[in-house]
Amino acid sequence: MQALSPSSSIALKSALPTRSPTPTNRVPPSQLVIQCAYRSDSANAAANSNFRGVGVGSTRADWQSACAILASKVVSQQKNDDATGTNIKAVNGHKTLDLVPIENLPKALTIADLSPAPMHGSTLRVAYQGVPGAYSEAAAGKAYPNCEAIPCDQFEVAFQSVELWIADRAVLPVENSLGGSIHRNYDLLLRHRLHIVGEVQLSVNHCLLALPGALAQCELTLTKLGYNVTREAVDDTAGAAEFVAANNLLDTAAIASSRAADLYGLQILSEGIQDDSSNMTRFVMLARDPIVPRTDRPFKTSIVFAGDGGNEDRAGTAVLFKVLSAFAFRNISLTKIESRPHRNQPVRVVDDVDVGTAKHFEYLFYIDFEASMAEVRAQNALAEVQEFTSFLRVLGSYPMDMTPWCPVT
Ligand SMILES: O=C(O)C(=O)C[C@]1(C(=O)O)C=C[C@@H](O)C=C1
Repeated sequence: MQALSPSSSIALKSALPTRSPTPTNRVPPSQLVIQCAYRSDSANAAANSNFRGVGVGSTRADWQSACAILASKVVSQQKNDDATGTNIKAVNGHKTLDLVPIENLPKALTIADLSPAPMHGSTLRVAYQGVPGAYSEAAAGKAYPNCEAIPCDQFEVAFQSVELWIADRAVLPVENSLGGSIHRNYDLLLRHRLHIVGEVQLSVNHCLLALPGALAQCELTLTKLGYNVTREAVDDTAGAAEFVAANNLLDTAAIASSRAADLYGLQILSEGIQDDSSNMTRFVMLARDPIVPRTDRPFKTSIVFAGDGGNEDRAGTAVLFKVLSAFAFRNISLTKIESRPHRNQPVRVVDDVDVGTAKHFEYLFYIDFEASMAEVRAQNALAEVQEFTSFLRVLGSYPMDMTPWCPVT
């Protein structure tokens, strides 16, 4: 995550918490450090009450070591599993998940294949980045109301936990109405082989949180907050709140959810502090297997493609124009287009007889369009897109989030 991206938390001392903030980084007494964790809204709070989070109440140190365990176990468990074909164990040191290997036998599709049940029991385990109280945890609860939410210290770990059967799904923020795309997750979608099986949109209502009593000590500074705070970006909002509480930082506030205030014993100094009351984050749900696309409800499909730097017909803006027209001619609406630098093929050298050579950046393009892969028009559009591109991957075809929009009041 990057500073000021929707995935960052802010420290207002003007500084918000960093991923591993150091208590020694205290600000001068004249400044207020606000370790910020964001938001609270009743809809999300309600969603949260329906599912079980993991690790609430543990200290940040415990949580960090638990996440470290998760990250390292991912590797060792993979080795064990390769050797025995059974039993991946333990997330956060105190949960065990017995996994049953998938049989490689063909089977008839049933309605259940549209949303496969977990193989290990009835509770769906959903990985998210952050700690309890994070918006991603709320998104997991909205997407899967009775799930068990599993905190992960990095997005990468959330991906791996699904790949290694520690979790059944991952829920990842991909874009925010104010901050734009969360590029890290677009890159990870490409590097991993998980499938998008759904999307969920969440109102994000940030709160300014501090320890009880901090308000009385910082009133003047708070009044001038807009000009007098140091901002510090962190990896997740709830982690910032937890850090303020765990380190008893009276000169620090956090931007986070109201749920984070409850979980970590902080006071809400101010609610709804996001720049726009309709602040909204879109999350995608990932699974090991794709769902079967349907036509009886609105579907969205996400793809990523690259032009071909070595081929004039498949390069540069021409390819983008042709791809867009493949959708436009079929009346397929695009809801999103994003370009990312092409890591494997970063530049294209172009010869110009008069000017010499020039280097152009090469890009990967991510597109979301409003159609199901079960529709012939979508299949035809992609067949055409394939002709113009050197690389094309369908990231997922999944039901659109059609829940009515309830802006925070
Ligand atoms: O920090 C959190 O609470 C998160 O869930 C992460 C995240 C993000 O990365 O975009 C999710 C939603 C909000 O927009 C802010 C932060």
